[in-house]
Amino acid sequence: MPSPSAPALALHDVSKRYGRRWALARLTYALPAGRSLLLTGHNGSGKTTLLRLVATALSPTAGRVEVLGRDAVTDREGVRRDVALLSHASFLYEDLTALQNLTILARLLGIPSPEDAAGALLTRVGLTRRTDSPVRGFSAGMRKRLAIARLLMKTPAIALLDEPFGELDPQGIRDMEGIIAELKASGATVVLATHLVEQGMTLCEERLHLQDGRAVAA
Ligand SMILES: Nc1ncnc2c1ncn2[C@@H]1O[C@H](COP(=O)(O)OP(=O)(O)OP(=O)(O)O)[C@@H](O)[C@H]1O
Repeated sequence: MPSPSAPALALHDVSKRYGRRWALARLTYALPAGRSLLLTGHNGSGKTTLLRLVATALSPTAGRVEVLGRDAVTDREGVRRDVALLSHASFLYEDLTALQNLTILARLLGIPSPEDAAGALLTRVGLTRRTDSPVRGFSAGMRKRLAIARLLMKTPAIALLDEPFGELDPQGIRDMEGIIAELKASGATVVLATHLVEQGMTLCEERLHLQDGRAVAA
């Protein structure tokens, strides 16, 4: 069971190695419940690796990752119910329309009136005009908008956002800021990895800066 008093996220001496390269090295950190985290660092500093560990897409080489008090390795299914990852890979059905992609997800999640829920979310992310277009023809920014709609459909307790502003136009960036603020207002914890530090600082109360897989002062 998730523990109400547990930190949203706790990293206990976490390391991750790919082959001979250490992407994360002995990282210890706790994100208090109710706070959101800005994750910064240069290219290759380990941000995506950390988000994927929390999302249970990867397992640590050493150490322990806990999400709301649950171990991300031994209670993978439990953690997966609580987290959703917005990542570079968007997991979309290319031949289906935006509406069909979201409707399928709504059905899988057991959401009532799946097509209505999908339509409402497409409006929220500014994709109304492309509702019935196959995803195959979508631009990178449109894919990003559809990917955030997928995440919102899941209403996760913890939203892991890997470069959510990437590929978005200025209006898209403002829309994404609004969506992140709404996610937080609805009680979700946000972990935001971005190079847009200014935007991130206005949205998050905590900051973790990585350098070569280690936490350092920003
Ligand atoms: N699948 C993989 N196989 C081998 N090495 C990897 C793999 N994924 C990441 N790495 C390495 O791990 C280190 C951390 O990468 P990671 O993608 O976590 O960094 P990042 O901070 O998210 O970078 P960016 O800002 O460019 O997205 C890098 O040295 C990278 O080359």
